[in-house]
Amino acid sequence: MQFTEQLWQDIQPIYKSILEHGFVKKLTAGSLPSPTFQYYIQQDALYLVDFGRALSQLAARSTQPDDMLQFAQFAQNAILVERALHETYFALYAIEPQTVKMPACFAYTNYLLATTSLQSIAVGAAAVLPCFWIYREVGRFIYQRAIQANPYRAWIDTYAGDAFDQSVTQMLELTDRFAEQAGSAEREMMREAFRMSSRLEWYFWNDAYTLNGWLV
Ligand SMILES: Cc1ncc(C[n+]2csc(CCO)c2C)c(N)n1
Repeated sequence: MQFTEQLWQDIQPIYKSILEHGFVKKLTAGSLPSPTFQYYIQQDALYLVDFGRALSQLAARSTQPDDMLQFAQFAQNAILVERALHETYFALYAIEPQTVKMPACFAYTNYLLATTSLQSIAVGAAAVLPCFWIYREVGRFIYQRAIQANPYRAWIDTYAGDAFDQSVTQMLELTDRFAEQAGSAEREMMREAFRMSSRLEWYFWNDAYTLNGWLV
């Protein structure tokens, strides 16, 4: 079994909870209240900058030039592709940029930055993988069920598209190669990082769905 297949098996309960989450259900039905989507987009704009930073960190720390190029391209894409998507929605709903990270965004971005900075590149790669992989799977799940006139069509099409599919495949190949070169202790840390980021993906949607803020 490929290492990444094991990663996917590990997160089955988390992935199931994501597919069954009210945010995903309502996004699919096109009935997500606009304040909920606004909260999500505002937090995601903050998330993506740090996500690009985490990928740039992996690029800087790569020992192989090919890996460096790959991570740098992912970082560039995270900013460019996502910025286009965000601009669509910021304009469409007259959304004001937010500067304060809410709890899930705060936890997730700081986790990614700490992991890609302080752990091995293999563990850092496992930490950024759920962002790619879960979005592809959730994107496909929603795409198969969403009606054409869904107001979140641009979002859905981006994540169900071929261009995105390719980067997920590349990221999976990279992770499997790192895992082959890693010892068993490092592979365990990769599994843990993959699981933690997957959990934080759920929290990210849940914060938007509940419009969660800082309690104190
Ligand atoms: C919380 C959160 N997690 C994952 C993504 C998806 N995503 C962001 S950048 C990128 C890679 C290159 O485009 C992907 C897949 C998101 N938008 N927000």
